Amino acid sequence: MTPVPIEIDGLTKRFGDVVAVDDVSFDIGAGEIFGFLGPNGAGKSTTIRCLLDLIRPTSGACRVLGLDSRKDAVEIRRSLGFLPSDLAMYPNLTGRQTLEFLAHLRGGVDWAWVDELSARLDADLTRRVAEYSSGNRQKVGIIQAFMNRPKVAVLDEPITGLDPLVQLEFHAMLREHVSDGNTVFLSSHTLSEVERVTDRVAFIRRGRLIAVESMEHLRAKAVRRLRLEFAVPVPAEEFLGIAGVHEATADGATVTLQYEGSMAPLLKAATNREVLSVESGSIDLDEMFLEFYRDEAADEVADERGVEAARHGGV
Ligand SMILES: Nc1ncnc2c1ncn2[C@@H]1O[C@H](COP(=O)(O)OP(=O)(O)OP(=O)(O)O)[C@@H](O)[C@H]1O
Repeated sequence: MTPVPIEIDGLTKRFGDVVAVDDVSFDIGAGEIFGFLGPNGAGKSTTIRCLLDLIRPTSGACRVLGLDSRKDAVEIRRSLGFLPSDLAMYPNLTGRQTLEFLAHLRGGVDWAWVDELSARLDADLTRRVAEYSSGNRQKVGIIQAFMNRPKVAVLDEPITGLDPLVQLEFHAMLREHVSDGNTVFLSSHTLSEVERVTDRVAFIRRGRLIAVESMEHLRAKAVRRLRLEFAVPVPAEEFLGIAGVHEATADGATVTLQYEGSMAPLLKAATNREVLSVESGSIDLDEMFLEFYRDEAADEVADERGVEAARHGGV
């Protein structure tokens, strides 16, 4: 049986009185881009540091490709690519020299592949690191994470400093990478990135796992907006009984609706009348994200649900 690429098993990490990570468990499968989402200080970097054996857990275990993070750290490194949130680089080396240095530590890499990565990210490897913009620094960080074609890539806030076009290219690269059966574990506090690129996402807050959900499931659950313009005024109440409709308001001949799930019953009802235009709002995951983090009272309920789901490998 192929080993599970990443397993976090009852991980707890305390720094004195601070419980940075509190009994967190989840698995990430082969071919997945998995997002790890949470606000500042939630425990994302601490989890990643334990996974990479940069710090020792207080209790629990992490495994990469079936190998124990603590006991088999050296072997794990061969199959792993890592982009830390604060990659240390020698200021006097150029980008290329930095990559050569890191390639040497890894026992050599395929330079044609490194050149391809660098061209795709439009990275300037000729200048000294000291002269780099934060974006170019990040590009070198990404290239070094992928230079050994890792089976498992762990990326801490990868799009920081990248402009939107480079972000698009980078996300395309991630998709290609997992299409070969590799795995990407990506931590972020930006919902839009996680929404764009990940297959599943774990939500963490104050060290505790709130939920692990597939993006498909989140999208299906997300509330969407629909604006219908009719030839004549239509009462909003006509739409309130339809499956999935939460809210309906009318302004003259325009009806605005909030709904979840399939749009079909709603459209069927609407087309009984003369519809002049239909405008569908983007999926409102932002609201969902805020709800995960806003409501202190929901904490305990969500914990029970989320941790249970995580233990069973998500939804
Ligand atoms: N070395 C340390 N000593 C003491 N406390 C720490 C240490 N590292 C992290 N913490 C604390 O642990 C908690 C989790 O921090 P962590 O860096 O894992 O969060 P994060 O989710 O990665 O946040 P960010 O998005 O800001 O990077 C925070 O309260 C942080 O202050």
